[in-house]
Amino acid sequence: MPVRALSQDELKKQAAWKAVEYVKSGMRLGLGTGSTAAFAVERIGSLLKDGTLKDLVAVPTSIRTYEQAKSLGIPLATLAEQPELDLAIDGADEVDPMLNVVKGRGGALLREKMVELASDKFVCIVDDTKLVEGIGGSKDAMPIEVTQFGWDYNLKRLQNLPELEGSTAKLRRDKNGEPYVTDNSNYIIDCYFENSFIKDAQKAADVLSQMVGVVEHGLFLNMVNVVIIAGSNGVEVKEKQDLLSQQGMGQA
Ligand SMILES: O=C[C@H](O)[C@H](O)[C@H](O)COP(=O)(O)O
Repeated sequence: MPVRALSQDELKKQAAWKAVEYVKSGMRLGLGTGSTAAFAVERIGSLLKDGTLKDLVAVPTSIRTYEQAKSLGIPLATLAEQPELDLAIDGADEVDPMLNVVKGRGGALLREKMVELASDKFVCIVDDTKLVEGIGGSKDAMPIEVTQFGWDYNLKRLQNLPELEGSTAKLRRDKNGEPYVTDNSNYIIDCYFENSFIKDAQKAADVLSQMVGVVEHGLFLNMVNVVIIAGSNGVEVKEKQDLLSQQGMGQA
């Protein structure tokens, strides 16, 4: 009998459920944002409800996730209340072979980066369409959150930045054509690498982090500990530590 191919949503759910196996009672969690992370939040909510998991507290990475988690009865806290988290689970837009990721196509990159940097372990969940040979490889957006003041000045600077050579910078707009506004009241400039990868992601990240008016960028480099990839051949778990050991580079 022919096997039905799983839909992208079913793959996202598989990755999310696998990640929730890392959640233990008593943990302090970071809850990601996006369609994949939503499956993990839903699963955590149902395991809390049936008593499999107990005593969790979670910091959400967006208003959307806050609302979803609240509706499921997941106890929530702010980063100030829970500055040290055990585990964060979140999706990604691109994953490169060294498990560096691009995030923020859902607009939540700033809060995601803050919460994930506060977590001992960051488990990233994707379907296999997110895998790229190099950052920028999907030809889709590498998001950069900028202040509303001077956004057009920064758009020009980003467009001409040597570290983003080969990309086109565009202001993100909502479905009404208005500038998209993040949960933090900022705008997003999306950089598209249409015919190339980013040359040196670390250098680009360093330069972007120093630009005044750039609030945060979607390059999450050396942050992920585990990537769970769901594809037509099943679910694969990749550990950053294993990749480093294979390269003789020791500790993450
Ligand atoms: O801002 C949004 C986040 O970075 C998401 O984690 C990312 O865009 C992946 O989202 P999705 O799981 O919907 O593809």
